[in-house]
Amino acid sequence: MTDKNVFKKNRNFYIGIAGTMVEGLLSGSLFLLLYTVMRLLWSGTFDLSRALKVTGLIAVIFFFRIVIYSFGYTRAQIGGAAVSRQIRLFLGDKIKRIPLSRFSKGQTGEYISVLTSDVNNYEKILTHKIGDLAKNISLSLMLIGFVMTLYVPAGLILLAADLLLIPALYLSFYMVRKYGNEKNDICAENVSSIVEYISGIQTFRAYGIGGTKNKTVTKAMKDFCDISFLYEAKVLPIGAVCGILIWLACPLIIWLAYTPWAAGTLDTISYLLICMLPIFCAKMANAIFVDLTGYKNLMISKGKIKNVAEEPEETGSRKPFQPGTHEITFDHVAFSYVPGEPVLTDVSFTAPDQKLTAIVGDSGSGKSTILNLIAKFYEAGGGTIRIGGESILSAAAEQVLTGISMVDQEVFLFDDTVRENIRHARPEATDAEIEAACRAANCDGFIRKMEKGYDTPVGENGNLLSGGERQRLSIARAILKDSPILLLDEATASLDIENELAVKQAIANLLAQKKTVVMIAHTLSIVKNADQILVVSEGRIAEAGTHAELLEKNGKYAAMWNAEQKALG
Ligand SMILES: Nc1ncnc2c1ncn2[C@@H]1O[C@H](COP(=O)(O)OP(=O)(O)OP(=O)(O)O)[C@@H](O)[C@H]1O
Repeated sequence: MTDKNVFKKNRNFYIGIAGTMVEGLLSGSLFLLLYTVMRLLWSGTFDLSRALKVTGLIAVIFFFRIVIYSFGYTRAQIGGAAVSRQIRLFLGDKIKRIPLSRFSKGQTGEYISVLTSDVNNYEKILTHKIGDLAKNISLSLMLIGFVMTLYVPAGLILLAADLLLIPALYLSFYMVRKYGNEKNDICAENVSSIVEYISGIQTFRAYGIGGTKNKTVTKAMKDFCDISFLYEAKVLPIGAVCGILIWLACPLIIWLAYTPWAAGTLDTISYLLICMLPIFCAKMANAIFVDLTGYKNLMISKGKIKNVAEEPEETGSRKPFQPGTHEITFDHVAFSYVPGEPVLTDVSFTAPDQKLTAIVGDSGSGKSTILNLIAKFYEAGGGTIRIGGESILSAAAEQVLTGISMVDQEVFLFDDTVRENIRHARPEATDAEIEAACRAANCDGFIRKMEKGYDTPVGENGNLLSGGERQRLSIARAILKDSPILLLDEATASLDIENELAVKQAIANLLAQKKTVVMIAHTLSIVKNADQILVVSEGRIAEAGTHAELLEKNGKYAAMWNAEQKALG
């Protein structure tokens, strides 16, 4: 499916709308029946047999109304739900192809709000608003036409009163565009701050900034209340004034039609209906105003869905990326997350095939960024990154990632069992393979001690596990995936001694496999035996060589090494 036909309606939807309109017209036909009965009563020709016929006719109309309403309503619901399902599936797929650089803090809230509330809003348009509008508009036109046949000037006034909806809607649409867009933006910010608040609730509480003390969340909520109030305050008066003007048509028509009635050119029954029907039409005009304003507001959601549907996608071919070797080369690579703030400048190095390349350097120097670029989470702003001599720019990130395993500092675990969490690395893996990977990653022991072993749930994002345990599960995933390139962020320094040893052993087992490894090391002792060490400083490669070569150079690496040895005593 393309972004062009994501909103394409289906047959069920149109049949549903047509059904609702027919049901509306049938309800209007009751007025015609009422008119006939009144005329018969007036002429004194209404008897039992006619009363029975009218009752039968009313019963038939009600029967058809119920059948057509149920049929139309069900069809409209099924059709609308199918369109929103198609939008949801499209967006779910689309999100996969949007470059990661778009997922900044503010943008994440925007995406969540589009995928949840905006799609719901659009579904409401399809399943409720359009049907109600079609029914009310067709019924109004029918009744105006009927009044017109009874007394043309009354019909014209009724039509003119309904036409007042045009300027009123013009104004209300203007307000909806002005404040509705702002309301939606603030709603997205609100979602972002709530997501951030809930993810960081532990930290917020620890620092005593939970609940109302959390200024960001409180402000976001207040802004949302303010804009909601402003929106209603601007739109409601337009509806009220328009409603009053339309209602004024009722006395005007009663007064205008009095003259022909008094002169005997308009019969009493017609006069009675001419007095009654405008009241009914005014009510419907109010409903049309409210529904069309709501419709316009909900259409903002459609615009936002369209914006996401049309967002530029990641570049690169979706054909399998299968380079001959897995040597990684950075050729004068430059990169910045924020335009004008370079994070990597002129970075060139080669991580040889099936060898261990370690990256060390100060915090914030750009080490993780190098791994992010190899995995194509972001695209380089300048220079070329190659794997086995082929530029990764020409391949889609998904394809590049098929040959890469990542063990990151932040381990993401699904709210599922231990076994299924590991199986994500290779869905077709057998239970025996999963368990072998866990043994190599040093986690088989603690898993078996858990209540249900491999079938124990890990909790939301693995919150039932310790940091070291989560890291070992992440290593087990990498072992199971068994891809030719391994990107590893070693972060054992924050673990307790027991976990540190277990993770170090797991990493050693992982490194024993013949892979091209690029590993960020936070402690130097772990990279002493690396085939190559890159020292990153302020986004550049300051030094490169083996441990012995770098010590001999007596530069930044030697200083870091000496400092670490001193600290270890
Ligand atoms: N998503 C992002 N958006 C904007 N700036 C970022 C982003 N990620 C990292 N940075 C910035 O880029 C710079 C390099 O970050 P990077 O994470 O690569 O450093 P690092 O050497 O891995 O640090 P550490 O050892 O502390 O993990 C830092 O100044 C960081 O603030």
